[in-house]
Amino acid sequence: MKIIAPATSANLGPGFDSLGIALNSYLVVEVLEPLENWLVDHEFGSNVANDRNNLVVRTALSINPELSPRHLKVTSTIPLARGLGSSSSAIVAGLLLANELGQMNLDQTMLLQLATRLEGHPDNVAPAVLGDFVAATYDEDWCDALQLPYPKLSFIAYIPNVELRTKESREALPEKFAYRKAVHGASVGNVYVAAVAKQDIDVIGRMMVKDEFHEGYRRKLVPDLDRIRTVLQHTAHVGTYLSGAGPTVMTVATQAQTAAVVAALKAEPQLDGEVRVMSIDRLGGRVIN
Ligand SMILES: Nc1ncnc2c1ncn2[C@@H]1O[C@H](COP(=O)(O)OP(=O)(O)O)[C@@H](O)[C@H]1O
Ligand SMILES: N[C@@H](CCOP(=O)(O)O)C(=O)O
Repeated sequence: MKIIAPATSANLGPGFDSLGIALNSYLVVEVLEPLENWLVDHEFGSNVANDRNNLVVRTALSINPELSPRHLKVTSTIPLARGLGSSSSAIVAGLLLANELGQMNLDQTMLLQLATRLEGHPDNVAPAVLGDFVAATYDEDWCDALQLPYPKLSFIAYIPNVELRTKESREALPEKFAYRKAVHGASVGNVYVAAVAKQDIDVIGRMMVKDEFHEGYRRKLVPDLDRIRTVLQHTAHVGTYLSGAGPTVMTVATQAQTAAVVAALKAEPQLDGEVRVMSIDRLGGRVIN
């Protein structure tokens, strides 16, 4: 049995802690033979546990402590702590693992509730469970999440060589926020979602760069956001935003615009990270028997 969970890009500009999309890099968990103790083969290095403390196993045991230990093989093309939802992919994979091994019959709604409670915000886990674009809200008790088909666009990730833990990036955010700014920020997010529903790429692009809630406060942690907006000033594209908590900077483009955006990013000497062209994963977390 294999469990697959996609990468996710959260916020999408103005949708802090609410909007996210599933993308085609994947965490794959292969479930192998029963063992005395949990063993997780992975290539993340010694900072990531390979026993019952591994996030995938810890998540599974948190909802089903009776699970019998297994040998797991984890492979992943989702870089850790880069703003592409690696922790959410591990949480969703762990829940699917417990659901399968423990025959728990949890449906997507329950998986979504459990995943959101564990991650603390729904914008990565919701698309990791459901696939595609998701608008979600969480009130510490229940998560409502609705999926919409996002227009078929490229997601061009600039992935820096450095990690930025989501926890650290959230510490840069303010405790309080001016009422008028909040009203404007919410209206931008509302129009963004309406533009997705209408498949209006022009409005999606204009709303994508009008975030009020987080990018301004994180600017000092992620100088590449402003740098890339400057680099792409004269290259046609839909919009650029900070992916999740960063440091990945995401540029959205039509298929026809993609090659020129990639070339412009690769030509900038200060951008020595990876440029990865990603597409939308429409399916979300899944199990292959
Ligand atoms: N597949 C995995 N297995 C175990 N731990 C993981 C896995 N993926 C992510 N993690 C844990 O989550 C941390 C990254 O989470 P976070 O800071 O939220 O960044 P991201 O934006 O990648 O989700 C990693 O440093 C690691 O501790
Ligand atoms: N809304 C969250 C999203 C974090 O996403 P991640 O991929 O960086 O974990 C935030 O912006 O803090």
